[in-house]
Amino acid sequence: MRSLRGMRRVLLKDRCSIEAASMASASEARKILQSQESNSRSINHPMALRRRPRLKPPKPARRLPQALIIGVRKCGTRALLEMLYLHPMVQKASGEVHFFDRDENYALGLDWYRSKMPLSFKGQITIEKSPSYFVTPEVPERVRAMNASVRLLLIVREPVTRAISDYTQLRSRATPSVPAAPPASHPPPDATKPFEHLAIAADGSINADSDLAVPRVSAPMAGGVPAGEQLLVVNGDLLIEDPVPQLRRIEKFLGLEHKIGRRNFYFNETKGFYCLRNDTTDKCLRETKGRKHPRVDPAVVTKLRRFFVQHNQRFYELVGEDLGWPED
Ligand SMILES: Nc1ncnc2c1ncn2[C@@H]1O[C@H](COP(=O)(O)OS(=O)(=O)O)[C@@H](OP(=O)(O)O)[C@H]1O
Repeated sequence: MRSLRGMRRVLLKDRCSIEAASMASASEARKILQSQESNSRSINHPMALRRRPRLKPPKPARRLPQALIIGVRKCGTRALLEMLYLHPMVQKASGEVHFFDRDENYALGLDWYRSKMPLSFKGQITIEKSPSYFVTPEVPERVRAMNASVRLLLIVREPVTRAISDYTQLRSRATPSVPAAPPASHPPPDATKPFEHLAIAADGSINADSDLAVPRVSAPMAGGVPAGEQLLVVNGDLLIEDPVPQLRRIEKFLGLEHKIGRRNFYFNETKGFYCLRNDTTDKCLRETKGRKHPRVDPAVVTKLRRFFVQHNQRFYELVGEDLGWPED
């Protein structure tokens, strides 16, 4: 009989190796399956942990997503996707595909979109995240045309913290000598200036033109997608604080068995965030996730929070849930 290492070598060559994988030990099988995904991304295998050598192995295929994380930018979209991927019945698209929001991608059609999806087994849920889906007016209609009952996950965060997070990202990319190249229609704020100067105009009013001060109106909301069966609002602040209860809600919403638990997380003091682990993964998110925010004048924070009150109220009404964001 072949040794495990020998078998692994054979399996790595053989793309149709699930049957053989089920003969290896559980953790070995998971590693083997991981090494198979064509763009070297891992693939969850719902049966990898069972030994059923006599069953005909299921065939993985690329499938259109059954769930989308549609935004909001800087609210924890990546963390949410990676956390859901801890579930054995979830597969994730590796990058942001930008199918529904970019005309040039949308023009390539659903076969192109499918080709960007990971391999999945029947019964697994494929999830893609592109935060700009939330702010692009064409998106709701396009998503509906693909699948009118696709599940939508919308992760949100207290708006002033979200704005500071967005600013921190812009600032990390901007330098005084090389300003970021502005796109023709909507130049980004000049993040070499302090946050306070971008959010508050010279006359003391809120700079409502700034993306930082006012996240643009939610396209899916404006399109009338009601929260409930098809749309779940995820509280990004709570996901940072204590991911498991939030994930439990999401598992239920997606019709998944409850599998993600406390054993899948440990708090990393240096990073200041939870890191993730399961049989095949042990990782923290990259350093671009969880950046240190600059200090912002508390008076400006208060002013912005007051400004957001009525917008938050309207949002709570739309989604049927009070997120309890501070009012000053
Ligand atoms: N576990 C864990 N580890 C690291 N970071 C975490 C985690 N959970 C949530 N977050 C928060 O995710 C914020 C980045 O949000 P996004 O991934 O949506 O950003 S992006 O729009 O895709 O650029 C990022 O924002 P910043 O803190 O401002 O960097 C984090 O606060």
